Amino acid sequence: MSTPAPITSPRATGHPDAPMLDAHLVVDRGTFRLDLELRVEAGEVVALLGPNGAGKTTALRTLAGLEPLSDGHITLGGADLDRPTQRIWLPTERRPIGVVFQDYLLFPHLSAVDNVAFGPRRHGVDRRTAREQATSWLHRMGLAEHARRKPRQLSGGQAQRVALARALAVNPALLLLDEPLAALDARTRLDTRAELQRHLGEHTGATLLVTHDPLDALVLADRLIIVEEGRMVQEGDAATITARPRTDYVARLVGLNLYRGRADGPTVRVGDGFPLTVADRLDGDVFVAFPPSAVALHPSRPDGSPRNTWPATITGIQRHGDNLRIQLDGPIGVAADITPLAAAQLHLVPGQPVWAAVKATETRVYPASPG
Ligand SMILES: Nc1ncnc2c1ncn2[C@@H]1O[C@H](COP(=O)(O)OP(=O)(O)OP(=O)(O)O)[C@@H](O)[C@H]1O
Repeated sequence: MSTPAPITSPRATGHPDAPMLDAHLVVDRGTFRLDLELRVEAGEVVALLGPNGAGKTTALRTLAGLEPLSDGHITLGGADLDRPTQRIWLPTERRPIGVVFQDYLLFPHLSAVDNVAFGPRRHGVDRRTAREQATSWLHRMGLAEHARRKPRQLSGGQAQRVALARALAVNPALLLLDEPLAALDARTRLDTRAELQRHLGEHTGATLLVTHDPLDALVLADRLIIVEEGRMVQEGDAATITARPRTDYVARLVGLNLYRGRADGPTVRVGDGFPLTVADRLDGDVFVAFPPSAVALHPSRPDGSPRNTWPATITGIQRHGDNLRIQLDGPIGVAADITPLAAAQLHLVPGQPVWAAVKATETRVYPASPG
């Protein structure tokens, strides 16, 4: 395979309007196929979100050069790192990429400063300059006094910062973060997330973050890409995705009941034709969404108000913040949030029949075709 010259100035060969990262990641494993187009601008932070097995880690591994593409390309700053049709493949150590893995992967026998210096050293910087750069990065991370400690003498949050310093010390054109906060306890996670946000704000290269945690994605990323079964199913900023989820996974992520159906003015037929009365009038294929807090439960059929009511059976009860989240089966599956007091008054238990009600004004309707 031919290997292009190492990239020292990632933007040098690129078209001025091209994004920093322009990739079409195709990996064929027989039972699983990743087929994902990614464009990330310089200075932009994009989060890849998706259920287990969606292909997020595979995407990251191809970008890092730990796994080759079957097809497509990875172009960073205008230079190809991987393009199987032209037999172009740049090995990991020659890619201008910084990686932070979930479990940090710090070298246990090296001090913090030597761990960080490893990044620049790997990219050909001499020992002395690499150490100077590493010391300066540890200082920026607030870890100057821990420079000589070994990883086992660092807390989880400190080790995470060392790993981040090591990735950033090479001034990477692309920074890859794989669940960077997942191994931290809740308190450390909060602080480290805020700190990571600050460092990402200063990073001039592109950043791709893989996470299961919607909060990490919302706080850290400018844009979210939702991946399911190897493909992008939705993309946009947090507000757009939260307002208009397009799959069950995204709806659960943002905590909404979501149905696809056919609208005919104020009525949308969902599932097997169950009619939901909605406030927005649309025609054709639509999504209807409403939050679990909009679902009221009654021991018998509520009368009077012109709203959606249907008989349902309780299938599950879980704690959800200060409330209880009730899962219900019926003509449509639905989640309802109610207070523990209301649950006690209704004597709610799994298997019990109840009536569910949702006001038309609590629903949101939007076209099923993207746009
Ligand atoms: N080395 C491998 N060999 C064969 N199949 C693999 C390998 N690694 C992962 N897979 C499969 O490829 C698919 C994508 O896995 P991947 O780890 O990329 O998903 P993910 O979105 O990162 O999941 P998770 O959130 O659970 O980490 C899955 O079906 C997985 O079982």
